[in-house]
Amino acid sequence: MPSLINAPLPPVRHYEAAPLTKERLEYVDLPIIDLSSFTASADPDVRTHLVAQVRSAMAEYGFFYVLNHGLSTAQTERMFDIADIPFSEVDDDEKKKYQSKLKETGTQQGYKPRQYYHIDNGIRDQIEIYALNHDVNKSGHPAVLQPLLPEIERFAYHNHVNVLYPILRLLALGLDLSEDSLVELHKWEDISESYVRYPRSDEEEEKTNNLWLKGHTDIGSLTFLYSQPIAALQIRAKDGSWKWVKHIENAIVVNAGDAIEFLSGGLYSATIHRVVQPPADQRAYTRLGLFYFLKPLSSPFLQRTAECAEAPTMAEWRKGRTKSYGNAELKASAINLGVEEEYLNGVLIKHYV
Ligand SMILES: O=C(O)CCC(=O)C(=O)O
Ligand SMILES: [Fe+2]
Repeated sequence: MPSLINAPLPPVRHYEAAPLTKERLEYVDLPIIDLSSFTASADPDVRTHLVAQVRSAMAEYGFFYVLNHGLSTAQTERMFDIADIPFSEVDDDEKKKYQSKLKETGTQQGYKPRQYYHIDNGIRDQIEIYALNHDVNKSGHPAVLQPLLPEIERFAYHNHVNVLYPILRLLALGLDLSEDSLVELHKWEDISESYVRYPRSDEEEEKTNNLWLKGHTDIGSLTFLYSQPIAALQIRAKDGSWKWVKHIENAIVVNAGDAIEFLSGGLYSATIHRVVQPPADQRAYTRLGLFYFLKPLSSPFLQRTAECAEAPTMAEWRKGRTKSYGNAELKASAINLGVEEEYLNGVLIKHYV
């Protein structure tokens, strides 16, 4: 697969990122992993240190930053420019044509329209998503994206092989497994990336207590959120308080999901995170996300045993969660205030408001 810099790139309109907030927010102090120092020939002490750093980041937060991931700031900025195109340069008719069939198929490809998820008090979301499978030919795309598909595919491949694989090796070593055991569960298969944005009205903000996306864990193993300047993402600390995730230029925020929790027998726990209204000085800007979601597919991921006969495979879990997300009937938890619950394949899923 050629590198991102080789080919002459088609011109794209620049997406202007928002300035940083001047408000003092309570940020979480997440560990920063320098991925370039994890090479096969690296000093064994450096490798051991990185393994320990990632293991403690996963145990404590399930969130960490990755720096030196192989894309320059300019290359990452261009991917944000491309991410903006499905929203700002495609009209509503064409968007409808490529609407995703979340409920029918449990897969994400195409546009998730706004108002598809229920948030709170009868208010639905304002999140628009455009999701692609890494095999960009698996579904159709708006005309304006066609010339950019090879570049999008190279970006996905880079994320998969140059960013995901070293992280999975670090995670496997941290579990005392062989170095490639988690890589083998993440073949270059049914992986998607998505582009997201979140605009909303004042009345809706009030009715949902400024909550844009309820506290949740992600479905897959890891999610890469390319850091962007609009503060809105928060993680739930062990004491139940919510802390803001700070923007770091050209960093990837790595987030642990359900699948890595299951695969690691709970040693790496899925992180509860949510999205809220940004601080006042950033509200006039459109928040654009550039995400890469990883889902292990190649093997049954929860073993069916006598004790847990209904344990789902990864594919069943992913499809079930995607279908029900934002639309399942949730019951208030009998024990925990602010927690809503649903069961899927016999597994309790919690949502945090
Ligand atoms: O918008 C963000 O920063 C995070 C979104 C998110 O948590 C998700 O799409 O699962
Ligand atoms: Fe998430």
